[in-house]
Amino acid sequence: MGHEVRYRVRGGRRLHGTVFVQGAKNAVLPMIGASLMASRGRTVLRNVPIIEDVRRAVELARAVGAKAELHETERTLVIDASSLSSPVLPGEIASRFRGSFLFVPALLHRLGEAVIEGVGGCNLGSRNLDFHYNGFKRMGATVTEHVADNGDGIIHIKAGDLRGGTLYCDTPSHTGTENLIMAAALAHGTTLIKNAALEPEVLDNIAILQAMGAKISGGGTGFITVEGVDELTAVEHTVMPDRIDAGVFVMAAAITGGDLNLVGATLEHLGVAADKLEQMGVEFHQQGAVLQVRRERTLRPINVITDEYPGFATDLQSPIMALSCLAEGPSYIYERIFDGRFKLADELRKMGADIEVDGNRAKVNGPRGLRGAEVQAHDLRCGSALVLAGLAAEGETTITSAYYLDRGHAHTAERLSQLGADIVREAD
Ligand SMILES: CC(=O)N[C@H]1[C@@H](OP(=O)(O)OP(=O)(O)OC[C@H]2O[C@@H](n3ccc(=O)[nH]c3=O)[C@H](O)[C@@H]2O)O[C@H](CO)[C@@H](O)[C@@H]1O
Ligand SMILES: C=C(OP(=O)(O)O)C(=O)O
Repeated sequence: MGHEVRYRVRGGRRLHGTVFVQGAKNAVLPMIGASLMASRGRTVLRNVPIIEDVRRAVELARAVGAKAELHETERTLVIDASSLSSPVLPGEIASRFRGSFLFVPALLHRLGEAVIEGVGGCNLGSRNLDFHYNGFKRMGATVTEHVADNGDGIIHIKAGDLRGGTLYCDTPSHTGTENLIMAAALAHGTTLIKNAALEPEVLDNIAILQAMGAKISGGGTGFITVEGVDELTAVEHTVMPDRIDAGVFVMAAAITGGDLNLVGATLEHLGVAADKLEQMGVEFHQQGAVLQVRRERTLRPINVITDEYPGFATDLQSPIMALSCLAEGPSYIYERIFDGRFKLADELRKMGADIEVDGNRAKVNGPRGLRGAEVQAHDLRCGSALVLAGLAAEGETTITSAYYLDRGHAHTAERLSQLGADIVREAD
């Protein structure tokens, strides 16, 4: 991981002011994969979040031979993929983020094969990739696995000419849908993807692929049809705002009893999470591209069931667990997407929370006054939830292993400090 990152938060300050929502991590990563499919020209991505996953994606793009320049101040990424040279996704980079697997379709089309030395992402229990592999196989690819000298499993996918077919996801997988769309975009013939994901980031990826020349219809319906084309061209595209980043700032206002203007946030993108937060006592007012949010009333307890979009996003489940610690009564959380996303409960207990966990269900017995403690970010959203808890806690909270937080949120300490929080980031 390179270096240890910690955040120190001293709680008790009410947040107030204006904050810019970053570009979406889960939109930009597949877009970087898509940009590698353009055999000519330079792709320009704007509103790129300056997060660790993007830095890793840039390293990975360079490792397969693309020229990639991340202009951090301008939040702009320029990629020239005219000459890809290696089908290998090296383990030391690829195993540090989930989005690495979104490079596979480009490698299959441009180089005829992809060698995957590792796939990363947060450890949230089982995170299978069978929908991706089965889809690639149905299109004519062969998938083999062998064990390297160091004991690591290496996946080798070979594709002669991929051809369209009828594909499906058993459940509407986010990256699964994106990978199958990208594989179909340059395949021979027509592909139907059944049970496709409906997430806004999937639709933003369809938009960039269409601008590149792909023929895709049915986005947002669950049935996506892709007619293969011979070539995709490089384009310029602005990445959509990050709805999870927006949701965390909504909860930062809620947990501190504050009021914020979120520039770039769209209430609709929050799906059911917006309704749940309203039920808890958060007030929203959408004014064009600015979402005003405040919480003055006592926090009410809540029932949450995570689901694919537009259901309650699993990536907001940890943050709302932190928020429900302060609610006046018991809250119930049922995590349906991932089977290992409750390590946060142990950390919140160190801060005084009362949380009962039974499998994928949790009961949060509020209200409990939180107190500062040393806690560990076990994954990205565990990290953002602990920052929220720290904002509300008495005394100082130290969050260790916070590289995870930096994977997905840009300039966390700076943005929260501007709103009045007492938070610093330390790295050694
Ligand atoms: C980079 C990125 O976009 N990450 C997001 C993406 O992850 P990711 O795309 O990995 O999540 P999926 O939607 O694929 O996974 C959801 C569920 O489906 C299962 N599954 C998935 C694929 C597969 O081939 N087989 C299978 O069984 C997984 O084990 C998991 O239980 O969507 C998740 C769910 O919204 C978010 O939490 C992640 O932030
Ligand atoms: C699970 C997440 O990301 P990833 O799929 O990149 O691990 C997340 O964003 O919370």
